[in-house]
Amino acid sequence: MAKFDQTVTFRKAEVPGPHRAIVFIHGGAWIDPSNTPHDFDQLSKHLLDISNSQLPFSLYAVEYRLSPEYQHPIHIQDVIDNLAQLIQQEQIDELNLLGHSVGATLCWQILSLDSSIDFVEPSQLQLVRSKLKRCYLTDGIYSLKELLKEYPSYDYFVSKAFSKVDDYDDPRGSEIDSSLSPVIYVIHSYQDELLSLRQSNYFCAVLQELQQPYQVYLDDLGKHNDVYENLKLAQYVLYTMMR
Ligand SMILES: N[C@@H](CC(=O)c1ccccc1NC=O)C(=O)O
Repeated sequence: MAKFDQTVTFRKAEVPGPHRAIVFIHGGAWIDPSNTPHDFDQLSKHLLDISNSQLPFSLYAVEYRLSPEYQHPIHIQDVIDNLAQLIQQEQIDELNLLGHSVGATLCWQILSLDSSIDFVEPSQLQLVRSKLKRCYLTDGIYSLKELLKEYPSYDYFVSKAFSKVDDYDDPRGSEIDSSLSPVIYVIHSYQDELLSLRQSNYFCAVLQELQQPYQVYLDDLGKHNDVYENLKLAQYVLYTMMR
């Protein structure tokens, strides 16, 4: 069971027209049970407050099984399975993802997985990609190789999540599925004490090599685990969702 029953609905938009939604994907290095879909309780409150509860899109968060009990590809299988079920159940027409830390890693996997890969259901991946418009990637991990060069000690969690680092498709040498034209927002806090700008800068360099359109938002958004609660992030998301 890919934990669909742990999908959280923060807000169901009651507006005419297409059903727009943001789905949050939490971080926690694939291992931390204290990170759950409820990491986004505060961000959801901010979004509702700054829109005077007139938010014209729904807010959800999906869960996924964690390491060390489970390893890659379970995390991404669960995310794709839960997103596909959510799209069908809620009749979502426009999907926007916001991933924090390894939640951003999971978003990258959705964008870049080879559709013929044998560990995801092709129809589910196609459904998710067909609705995908924006990806907000906040204080993300994108390259495991680069991560372990910069922070060798982080192998304590990478080794629990992946039986070998090469099982993960580094952005350099990968590409975004040709069926996609997502708007990618690379976001990072200058105060992030767990991840320097190196991961985000690496990812931006790869997006440039791919000639992929993207936008960057760097700011003091607090420490690593404060970013996904920050009012300025909510303001940025609302502004960019309304363009
Ligand atoms: N809270 C995690 C650590 C963690 O989440 C983390 C540490 C360093 C860099 C990124 C991290 N999280 C990414 O999802 C732990 O329990 O070890």
